[in-house]
Amino acid sequence: MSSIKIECVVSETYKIGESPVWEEKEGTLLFVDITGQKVCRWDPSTKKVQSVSVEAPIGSVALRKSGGYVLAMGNTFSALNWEDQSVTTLARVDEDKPNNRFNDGKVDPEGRFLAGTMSQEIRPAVVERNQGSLFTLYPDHSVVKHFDMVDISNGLDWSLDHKTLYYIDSLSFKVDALDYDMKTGKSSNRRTLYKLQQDEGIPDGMCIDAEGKLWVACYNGGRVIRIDPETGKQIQTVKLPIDKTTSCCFGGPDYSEMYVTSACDGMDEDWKKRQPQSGGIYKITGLGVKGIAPTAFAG
Ligand SMILES: O=C(O)[C@H](O)[C@@H](O)[C@H](O)[C@H](O)CO
Ligand SMILES: [Zn+2]
Repeated sequence: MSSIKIECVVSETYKIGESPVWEEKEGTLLFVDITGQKVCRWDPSTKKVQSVSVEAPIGSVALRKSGGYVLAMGNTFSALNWEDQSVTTLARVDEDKPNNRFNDGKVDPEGRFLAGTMSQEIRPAVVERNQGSLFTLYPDHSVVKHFDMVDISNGLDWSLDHKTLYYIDSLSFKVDALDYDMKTGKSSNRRTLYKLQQDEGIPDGMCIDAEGKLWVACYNGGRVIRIDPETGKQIQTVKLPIDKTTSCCFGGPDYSEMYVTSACDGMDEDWKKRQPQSGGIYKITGLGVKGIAPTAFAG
């Protein structure tokens, strides 16, 4: 087995770095700064980040087949034209809950964009409970709710056979599984797959690898953990030099690198002094497993 190397590749300190997505066409890493209200694109060849400021907290970004990106931003699903930086609203959710905002999201293997909501944080990981829901934006821009009563809607991904949706509501400290009907985009039969250990922190972003195992970024846990959905067991821990690891994705030319986003919101001066690179973007190499390419929103 090759040895694992961890490197901070973007040392800018984002407030809440999140939603990393590898964009193969450009050879770049896309991500957001949620409370910094930015969509960012890092180019490993120039080591430069380009960013677009948006008008609301932005929970997640995804690729879009017709060009540009799709956003889960404020209480809207929106489209971003990267060239002229214009944002167009595609649909609205939670209109009866003005304090809600979108959080994490991902495109399913058929090209639908799923993202969940939460009530705005009073401070990190403290929210009015049960205010969030999980939604799907279909390619025709219609929206369907999967379920509500969520605290902090977070990481999601699909099994390699596309029959299972993996889902995290952070404050449950669990990774759940649901049956997923790829024909209709409907989910059912939600159950617990893995409950985090106390020292693992709060489950946040998540991605699947090419062997069908899940990688979960653990907020305040300073790590990503690998879970085998077959057994419901944690099978690997990779620790990072910062506590507020928020999400992860595979990227690089052959998806053999893992990118991990992080946050610095809510850290006091002493904590920041000890971990000055909190909020940066990390690259892990030598994991010995690859990821799979992200799907683009079909609408
Ligand atoms: O990025 C997110 O998913 C939330 O918006 C963050 O604020 C934290 O990660 C969360 O508090 C920990 O679960
Ligand atoms: Zn998250």
